[in-house]
Amino acid sequence: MRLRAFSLGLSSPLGTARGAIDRREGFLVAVDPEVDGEAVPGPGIGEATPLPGWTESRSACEAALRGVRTGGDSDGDGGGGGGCDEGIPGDALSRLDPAETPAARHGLALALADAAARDAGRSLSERLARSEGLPAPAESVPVNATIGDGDPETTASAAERAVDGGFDCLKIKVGARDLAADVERLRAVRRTVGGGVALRADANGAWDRETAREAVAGLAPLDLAYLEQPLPADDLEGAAALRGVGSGTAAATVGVDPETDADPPVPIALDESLSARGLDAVLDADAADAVVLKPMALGGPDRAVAAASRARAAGVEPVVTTTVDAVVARTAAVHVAAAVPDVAPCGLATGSLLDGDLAPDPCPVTAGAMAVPSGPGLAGDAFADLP
Ligand SMILES: O=C(O)CCC(=O)c1ccccc1C(=O)O
Ligand SMILES: [Mg+2]
Repeated sequence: MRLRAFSLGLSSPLGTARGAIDRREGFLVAVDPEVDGEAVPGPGIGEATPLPGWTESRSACEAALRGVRTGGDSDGDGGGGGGCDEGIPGDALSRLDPAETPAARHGLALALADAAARDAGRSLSERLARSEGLPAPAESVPVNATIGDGDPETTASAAERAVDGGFDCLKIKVGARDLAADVERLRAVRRTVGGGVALRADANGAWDRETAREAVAGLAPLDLAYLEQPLPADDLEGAAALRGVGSGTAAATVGVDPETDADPPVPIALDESLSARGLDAVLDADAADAVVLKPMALGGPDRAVAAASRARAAGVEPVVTTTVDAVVARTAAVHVAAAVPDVAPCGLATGSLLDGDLAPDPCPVTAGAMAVPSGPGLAGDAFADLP
């Protein structure tokens, strides 16, 4: 297994309620596994791009990956000179705990799955769908545009640009300024794009319960597709209580006449709650209408597809997103989304946020959808020169 560190800047910082994301640092993982004693046409490529809040730290990620390579001794010298090593133990993947070091597990799981898919002559999405007992994967997946914090004019013009570029679903970061300002921003967006565009808002856990209720009251008239992570990650009970709250119900708590202002409830999506409490707790608490599945935060593409199936079975809509990853993990997330039958628009169009990348993007975005590479593996030879 080989590791290569990378660091990529965003062309402009993505403003969120938890601060701006301006750089993404991680590791490419390359494996040359043998299948039945024969080297497969490889290598398999993976990516581990940690993001604290969703995953382990960069240093914990690196230590975990190096620990696998040296057989569990993460304090070792990194094994093999020049970052090269003969191989990895057969149980390597099971040594990476998806809850403790999800990004490290994602990196290795993806590299192994890419190699295995190549060996079978299949695309990654075909392999993922088969192993989950799902039908043949889609050839393209619908995606949302991702719009950071900004003043109302900046937000509305970013929304207009996205719609001009073919997106019909926009996800807008909120919670970085006071609620009245956010409501004004989303009103400006709705005015600008009209009624035919789906709007999502992502508060990244910014609000307390009272503010979240006011937010639902203020946002319900704007017909949001969903409000993502309005409350802190741990607060599943609060999220469950917020579901089904229409502006009429919420208005009663904020002094508006519920009779004259009764819009349908704003659906609630949870993201950080999955990292904090796990998918099962989220489903058991009836806390979400939709769940945001980040393969990097769930510990790998395999685990993300399995999570999507569990969510669906519980009547909760899965949405697949990146953690603003480099091209390898982004492409893997596109394959994950393709394996989910009739997936809702996903947060995968994040390549344009970066000011450079590790390789050309094999998944062009056209008319609000991303093409799924036909394989073999992640994208044929697209990443052959990377490791
Ligand atoms: O969902 C999207 O549109 C893009 C992904 C995204 O918003 C994101 C990217 C990095 C870290 C956190 C988040 C998030 O969904 O909160
Ligand atoms: Mg989110």
